[in-house]
Amino acid sequence: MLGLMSTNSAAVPIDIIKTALPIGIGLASAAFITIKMANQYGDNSDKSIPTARIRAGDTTHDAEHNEDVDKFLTRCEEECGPVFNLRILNQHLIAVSGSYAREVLMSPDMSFSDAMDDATGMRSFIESAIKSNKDKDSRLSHEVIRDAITPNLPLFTPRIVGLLQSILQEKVGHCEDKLIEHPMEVIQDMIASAMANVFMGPEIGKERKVVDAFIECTYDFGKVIGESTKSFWHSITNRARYGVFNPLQKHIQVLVDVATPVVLERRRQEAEAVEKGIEYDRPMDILQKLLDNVDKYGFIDMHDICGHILLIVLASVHTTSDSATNLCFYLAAFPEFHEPLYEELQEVLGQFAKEREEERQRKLASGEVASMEAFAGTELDPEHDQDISAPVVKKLVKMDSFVREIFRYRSERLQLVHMARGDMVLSNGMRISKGQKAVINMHSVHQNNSKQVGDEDVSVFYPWRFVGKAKAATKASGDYLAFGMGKHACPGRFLAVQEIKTVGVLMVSRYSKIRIQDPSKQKRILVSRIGDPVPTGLIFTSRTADK
Ligand code: HEM
Repeated sequence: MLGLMSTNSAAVPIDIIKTALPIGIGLASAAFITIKMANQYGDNSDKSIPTARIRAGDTTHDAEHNEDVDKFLTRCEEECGPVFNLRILNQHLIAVSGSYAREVLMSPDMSFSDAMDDATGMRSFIESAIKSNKDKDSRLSHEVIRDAITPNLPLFTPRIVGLLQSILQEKVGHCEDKLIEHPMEVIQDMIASAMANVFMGPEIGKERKVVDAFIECTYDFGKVIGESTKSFWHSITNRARYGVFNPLQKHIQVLVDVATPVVLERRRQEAEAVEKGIEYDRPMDILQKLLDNVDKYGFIDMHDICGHILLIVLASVHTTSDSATNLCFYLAAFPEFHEPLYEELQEVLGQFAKEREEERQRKLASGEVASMEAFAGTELDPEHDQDISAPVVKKLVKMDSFVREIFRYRSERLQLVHMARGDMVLSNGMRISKGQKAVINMHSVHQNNSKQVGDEDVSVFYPWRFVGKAKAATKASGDYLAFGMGKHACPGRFLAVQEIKTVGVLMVSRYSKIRIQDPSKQKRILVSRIGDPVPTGLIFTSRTADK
């Protein structure tokens, strides 16, 4: 297998392995990660941190939290201030609010991955899926996404849009009042196909079994982690058994089997190009990026490379599919915003078409291009005037604001549990001691009028809240924590938001109406969390009869 990869320099192992995969789980409904029976603070806990009052008749905060989480957290903050102890989900957690949330997310002493591992034993699961770079704080996934995906998004966009479009056409198509009972399945197919193309390249990504592996690996992972979260011993038993049985292995094998002949062919073409003294037209995908850096990253073989790719898949496919599906439900829940989003798209496409025509005329006038026909097949081919390109998606400020507002509005109120690797002292002097866990009080940021821009109350879903406010849906900052913050802020957010917005564009451009199958579920839809699918379908009606 080593023969598949170039070996032109000494291996320089780069640290890797972080929490790529558990991210989806990390954001899952809190109940999903009902962790240990008890997580004792011992004597080292900071006595100046107040414990939120437990309601008369209750023994923990769970019931009050589950009844009305916003009301519960408002009360806790009013009575205790921004930092307080909670007994919730069989855990002892320190809730950190407002600017203290930022301090925790930015601190090198606080680790999301350690908290996940403590709760689920998932690190051995990750480590048994790969052969190299088994360092718990490695940045390999982060680095690969940052260097190979984000800067190339404009190049990936036509491929992504093409796939999203064709699968939507195949699964929903042109229709009138067509019921899609499980919209998540359609969107998941769209997103997994796009990710498979970007990560593995078009030849490998088009294979159904590869797309299926991209979809199923998260479920298999969730099953293992989820099923074993009921007992005190689960993280210990997980640690022991993942080394022997790792459900990810079968998916990795699929990738290896499909990728191997393609990689051999790529190597052959590369060698041929070198022989002929011409430049090899390097495929643009993550697999190629990893193959080109085998020695730098110290990969062992194809299995190892595919294992690393699958770790990125675990962080990306389900999270993005869930958010894009929710966008469709929000379009259905707020039909009054459907047309303004469509009109914005028309306007931006019109502007681009006009600019392209002006550019063509300039080139014709200067004699640089001889005739209109000569633009065929070039960058300025009029055929592509209506394409949804990366610059077009970037210009859709209303769609961007709509996406950010969905993240703000529906974010899980307590999430991103971080565990202290060493004592961490907050700027108010309160100490989170080594081994203790802090949970981010998202409510204090996303549901706080003083932290959000605009005049509309935070309890209102107002999709244009961020228009003209320099608050992009990708901008991780103290007032928007959907993608975390600081060193570990999600590196895949640019790809994720690009895909989510594109799904939005396709929905408003192809369908004039999307309705909720069971309108009584509307309220439930708006607060549905990842890992907690909306229990109703969507009904689609196409814009025109002839599309
Ligand atoms: C809507 C979709 C997504 C959401 C909501 C999301 C959310 C998050 C959050 C909150 C974190 C930070 C966890 C922490 O504080 O340590 C994170 C980290 C991460 N995400 Fe995402 N993510 C999404 C999509 C993606 C995609 C598409 C990719 C890959 C292409 C990705 C790859 C990662 C990786 C590798 C990390 C770990 C980064 C590190 O620790 O340095 N995510 N994500």
